[in-house]
Amino acid sequence: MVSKIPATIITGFLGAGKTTLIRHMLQNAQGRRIALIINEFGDLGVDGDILKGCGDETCREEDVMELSNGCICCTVADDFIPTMEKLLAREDKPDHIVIETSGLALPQPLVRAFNWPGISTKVTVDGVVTVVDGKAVTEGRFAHSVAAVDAQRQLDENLDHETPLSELFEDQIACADMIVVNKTDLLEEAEAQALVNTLNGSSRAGVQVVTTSMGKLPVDVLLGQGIGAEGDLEARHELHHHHHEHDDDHDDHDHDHDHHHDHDHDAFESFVVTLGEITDPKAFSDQVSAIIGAHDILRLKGFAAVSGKPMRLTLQAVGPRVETYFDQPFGDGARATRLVVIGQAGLDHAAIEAALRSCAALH
Ligand SMILES: Nc1nc2c(ncn2[C@@H]2O[C@H](COP(=O)(O)OP(=O)(O)OP(=O)(O)O)[C@@H](O)[C@H]2O)c(=O)[nH]1
Repeated sequence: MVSKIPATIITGFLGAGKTTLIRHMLQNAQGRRIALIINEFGDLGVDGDILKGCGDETCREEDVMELSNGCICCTVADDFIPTMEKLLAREDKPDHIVIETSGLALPQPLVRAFNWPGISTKVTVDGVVTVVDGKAVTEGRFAHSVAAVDAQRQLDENLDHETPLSELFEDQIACADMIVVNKTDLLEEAEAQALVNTLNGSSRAGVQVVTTSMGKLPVDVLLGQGIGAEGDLEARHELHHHHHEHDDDHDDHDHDHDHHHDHDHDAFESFVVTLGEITDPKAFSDQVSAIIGAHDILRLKGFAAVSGKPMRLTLQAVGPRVETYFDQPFGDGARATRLVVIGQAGLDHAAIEAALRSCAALH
């Protein structure tokens, strides 16, 4: 019997720290050959670029496959399955496959894909790891807390749906085999503990909740869970279903289709802004932070060209928190600043682009 290749699914909301965690994993892979499948929301392959750029022998460029035709959970058949088949057809098979979903993906449809003929005989879901931005959740920035939403719903019978953000969060938690509370460096110990308790209370029995910062978890903790999540799909919906007990619209549908159908990517949007060189990274990123606040941008990331610097500046913003670092020299392409802006639908493209443009012109 040929043993199945284990695949770990890394999910979690925009900017939670999935790429950071994967990067740490690759740098500490202890000889394991890991193939990556990366799916990103927005038309700029920042995560793939960061991971390919890590220069480690364990992450060779051909081991990083990017799915760019939309969110993985909605393009499973067209995009994910063919990519997986290609990967499985290789002579030189990986020891482990790691899949990073987009921050807006529901993990359930992806787990289900592992039951497809041709896939199910060769790969198994080793575990679903859900990365949580401890700071953002504690601040209630994107998700009202699950408890608060429930309380609200009990007060108001008409409130039959959650925000797209909190719904995603719940689904990602419901599907997890392990929950990683990340960014504890930005939390008080008591805050981290409170969040762990909440998550323990709202996840399935037996799900491990661990805390970390910069995704620095031992590889043996993350990989080799041996769960076989594709055989256990029903359990991964229960939690969400409970939360919808009062919601008549949801009751009669098949769970799986229900979720798939409900998942409305139109609730979010993204666009790319291309700018010239900037001169002052600090002033630029301070200004970007103000623009993010003014326009309710959820996530902004990309690469900036800085006058006189051969290296490209990686710019990463999650909510108002902007991080920059010089990463690697620009490739053959033109030196330009390219940023992807992600938010809930209704972003004012024109105003945001104008603001970023004048900010780049100034700094
Ligand atoms: N302070 C702090 N920052 C972190 C931590 N983990 C990640 N970050 C930062 O958070 C930002 C987003 O991290 P990523 O790893 O790109 O997050 P992601 O989940 O891959 O993001 P998307 O793919 O856009 O959904 C980056 O600026 C990281 O450096 C952490 O533990 N503490």
